Amino acid sequence: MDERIISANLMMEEQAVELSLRPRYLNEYIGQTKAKENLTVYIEAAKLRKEALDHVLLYGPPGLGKTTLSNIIANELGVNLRTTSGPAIERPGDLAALLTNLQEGDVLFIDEIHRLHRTVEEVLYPAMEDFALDIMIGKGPSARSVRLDLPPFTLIGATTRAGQLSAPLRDRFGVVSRLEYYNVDELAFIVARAAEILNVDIIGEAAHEIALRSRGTPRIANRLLKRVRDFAQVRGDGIITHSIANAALELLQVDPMGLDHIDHKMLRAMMTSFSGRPVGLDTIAATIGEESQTIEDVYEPYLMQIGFLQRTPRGRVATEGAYRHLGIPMPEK
Ligand SMILES: Nc1ncnc2c1ncn2[C@@H]1O[C@H](COP(=O)(O)OP(=O)(O)OP(=O)(O)O)[C@@H](O)[C@H]1O
Ligand SMILES: [Mg+2]
Repeated sequence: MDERIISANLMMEEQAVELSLRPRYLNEYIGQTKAKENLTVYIEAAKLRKEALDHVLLYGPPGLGKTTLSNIIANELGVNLRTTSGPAIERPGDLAALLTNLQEGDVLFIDEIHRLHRTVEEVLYPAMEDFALDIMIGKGPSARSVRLDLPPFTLIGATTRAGQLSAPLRDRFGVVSRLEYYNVDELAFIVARAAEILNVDIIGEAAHEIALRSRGTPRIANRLLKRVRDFAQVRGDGIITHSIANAALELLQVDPMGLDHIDHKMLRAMMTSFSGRPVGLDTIAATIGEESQTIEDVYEPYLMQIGFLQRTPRGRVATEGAYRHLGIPMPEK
């Protein structure tokens, strides 16, 4: 499995730690002020009316806290959470089984909801809209459709690619929240909080340094913290000082902007192999030997966020800031 430090994939051994670092209530959930404010109101209102919360769609790049927020919503509502994912639901019957097992007010969390099979998705429409399940009984000319009532429930869908959701599905979510990259102060807070849970001492400047290099992403901040902690224990006296953090991050090949060797490879290829001309995603992917999807989901959004990459109708181009960061002269126009 992928061991790159900025990879947003989870490694098995890390899952237990990740769980302990996961905030459980809204007041522990740092940042995302807009999403949090809205949700607080909707959750409160649903509780007052003793109704199920409206269906919620959470979207944004990996590791920003979609799964965490879904768990929090269920906790705040005081209901059960059932978790599944788009590709895991193979047949309409699988989804029907999940839905009929829900209790009133429960949350059904479907991760990677953009990967639902079309036939499964169709079962979801009446379920979301009318809390009903249409099932076919019998075959051939005598077949008929029977409607089953479901308890009112809340569907929370999460996706890194809202654009891939079909319009009928997207329209059935009453609450749509886009999660944003975190700022450095928020990330430094997340690092400090995680250090406390992991029982390691960290100096303020060191937390800030890790935050700077975390690409606006809490999962990366937590992962960097754990690697830096190892370094502090082996090379130092266990305390994460600023110089320990800097040395460890250098060793991890995470540069001061949080870019790793893949980002560098990608930008360099665009600047030198293609001399700054617009390049298509697949061409970049093939040139540096990465998957297009990884580039599109993980690398590109952050490079665009910090203004290092632009998407033009003719392809991707590196910006002046990116040339400056890499110390490569910009080609003449
Ligand atoms: N707002 C937050 N405050 C504190 N920690 C957070 C916050 N959001 C996320 N985290 C931390 O980051 C980790 C990753 O978050 P999470 O798994 O929810 O991301 P995700 O958006 O579901 O990612 P993916 O798209 O890969 O499924 C969490 O385990 C948690 O420790
Ligand atoms: Mg998730």
